[in-house]
Amino acid sequence: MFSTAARALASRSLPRAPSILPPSRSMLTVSRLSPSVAELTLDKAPANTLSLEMALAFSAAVSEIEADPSVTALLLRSSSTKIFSAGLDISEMSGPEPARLADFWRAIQGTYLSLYSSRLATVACIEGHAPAGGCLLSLMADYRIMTGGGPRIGLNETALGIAAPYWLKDMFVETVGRRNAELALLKGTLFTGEEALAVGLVDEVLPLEEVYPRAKEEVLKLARIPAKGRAETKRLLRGAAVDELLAGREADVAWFTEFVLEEGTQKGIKAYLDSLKKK
Ligand SMILES: CCCCCCCCCCCC/C=C/CC(=O)SCCNC(=O)CCNC(=O)[C@H](O)C(C)(C)COP(=O)(O)OP(=O)(O)OC[C@H]1O[C@@H](n2cnc3c(N)ncnc32)[C@H](O)[C@@H]1OP(=O)(O)O
Repeated sequence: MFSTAARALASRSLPRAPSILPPSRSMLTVSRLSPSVAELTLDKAPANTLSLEMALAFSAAVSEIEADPSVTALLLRSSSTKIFSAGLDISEMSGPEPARLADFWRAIQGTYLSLYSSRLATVACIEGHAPAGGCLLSLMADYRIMTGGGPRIGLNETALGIAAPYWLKDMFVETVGRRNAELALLKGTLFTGEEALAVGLVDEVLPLEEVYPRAKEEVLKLARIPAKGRAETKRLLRGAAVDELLAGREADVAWFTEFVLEEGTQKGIKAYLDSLKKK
């Protein structure tokens, strides 16, 4: 996180309702690749979706890793080579209890605040599909390495009849540039690794068996860059976006909950969830 003040502000706004379960660590594993490099593995079968508990566990894990001053870099990966993450858990938005829905969105904001503003050098190892929130999770890292050929990555929200909020959309625009973003977001394009590389959405594309070894090599290399200069450079690049969300966090929660609770949105969500289950 960028500053003590920003960290305090972020944690003050995290869900504190008694109904919220403590973050479960069984959906994630944290290990060490070297004394200064941590590895965070998403391990929530079948699709590593971001439920409320998963999102809370994720930001808690990132914050804990960050709190260890000996750690300078983080590799993010999935325990599945088929799915990096299928994005937000759509069942959280189907017939939701309003207070839990608001806490869910605060927790999703928390994933962004913890990883996008992390002082650590971060690499996403994307071996499988990364649609929607899965793509956004990878965009919060500093460097992305993806499998070529099969898996898809991108923001398909428009194709689902929804829109990504400004703070997530902005990361995409920052990464691929205005025109590429307009073309992709308006159609809801899901890219192959090769297509994603061509627009700058990922940094390298490799055959599956080479993705993880290369991601490890890269994160170990990034860990050797002087930590202070890198963290400050990252703050200069990303601080304004993070501060904007921190300042408008509850207004964003209100936008999200209002949109999701609308009758028409609920119909769309239910139909989409059913179509996923019937596949
Ligand atoms: C209109 C609906 C949208 C609702 C959102 C409204 C809110 C609006 C506010 C703005 C929010 C903006 C941000 C949104 C970001 C998001 O992340 S929204 C989520 C979008 N995600 C997707 O569209 C991905 C859907 N999944 C897939 O396309 C495929 O699962 C896959 C390509 C990733 C993998 O395919 P495959 O290997 O064939 O696995 P499946 O059999 O499809 O899936 C296994 C299993 O997981 C369940 N599942 C998959 N994704 C989700 C998910 N996102 N949420 C909940 N559950 C999911 C799937 O149903 C299967 O379950 P069963 O085994 O059948 O029980």
